[in-house]
Amino acid sequence: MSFLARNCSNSSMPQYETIAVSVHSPFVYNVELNRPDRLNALNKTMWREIGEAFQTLSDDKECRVIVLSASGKAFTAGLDLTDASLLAQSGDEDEDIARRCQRMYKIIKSYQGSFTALEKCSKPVLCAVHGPCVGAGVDMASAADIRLCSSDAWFQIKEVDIGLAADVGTLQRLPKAIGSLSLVNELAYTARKFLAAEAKECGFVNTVYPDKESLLKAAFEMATSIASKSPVAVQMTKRSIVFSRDHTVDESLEHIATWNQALLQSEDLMMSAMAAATKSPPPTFSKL
Ligand SMILES: CC/C=C\C=C\CC(=O)SCCNC(=O)CCNC(=O)[C@H](O)C(C)(C)COP(=O)(O)OP(=O)(O)OC[C@H]1O[C@@H](n2cnc3c(N)ncnc32)[C@H](O)[C@@H]1OP(=O)(O)O
Repeated sequence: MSFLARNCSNSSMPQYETIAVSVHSPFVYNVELNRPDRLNALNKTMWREIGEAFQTLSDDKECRVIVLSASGKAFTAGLDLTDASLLAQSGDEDEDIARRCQRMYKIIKSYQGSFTALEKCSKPVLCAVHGPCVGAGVDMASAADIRLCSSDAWFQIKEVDIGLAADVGTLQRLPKAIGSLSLVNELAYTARKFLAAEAKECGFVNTVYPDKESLLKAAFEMATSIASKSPVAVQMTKRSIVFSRDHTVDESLEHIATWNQALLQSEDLMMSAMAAATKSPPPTFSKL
């Protein structure tokens, strides 16, 4: 890694086979897809480990923000097609269709859960995409809170090319992320690639950086800024943004009022108000 990262091998963080989780700096974590020789294609192990990692970090008081990036030349080539063919063959042809369907349903729900774990994670997730981001990669990026990319990034809702309807989040989240259902429809029906510039133009990514190095530098700078804020405030902000996306304005105002009747009494607000009143530097916030 080109940045000042410390691996978690000595911490209580679980060790993973297909992803690498490391601490970049205090409160800033990095989850890196780590099957570079397979272009970070998602096999069964990676699906499981992504879900587990984000669930674990959601409850980790040392973590306030997560940068999701990838090793090697691609962000991800999507579903591991060798695993997918295994999946299709794994059923006994003589087995009853209801039982085969139930097994497949459980796999789909479990894969959905792996990406929903990014959204359910109480900490903001910044997704830093370089190179190809194909199929399941778009589903995964769509579940992140903030997307950045390098100029060599490209995206593809590839599923129709392999006989699938995208089923792990793109069709549900992308329309809300970019605001044009017409464009989502075009991209999903044609499976055409869209490049970094178009991803920026349609609002899928915030900023395009010249290369992977500058992308990661910017992503960790943004993450460091977020980590310096009150974790009470940041985590409630994420909760409210995600809730508001899927509810009416009235419901969402009620939701934040209910939460903030407690959170407005937190020490973070008192300390911040005191610092502002006395023109002191921003306070250091306790772990949450
Ligand atoms: C329940 C279902 C849930 C989710 C469903 C998701 C659906 C999807 O994700 S659809 C998308 C599936 N992915 C693809 O169709 C992409 C296939 N790959 C490519 O098109 C290309 O690899 C590339 C991304 C355009 C990059 O091309 P290139 O730079 O020329 O690299 P390659 O030489 O092709 O690949 C290097 C190496 O990686 C292997 N590999 C690439 N993609 C996959 C993959 N998806 N699954 C497994 N392995 C993959 C490729 O075979 C090469 O291996 P070698 O052993 O070196 O030959």
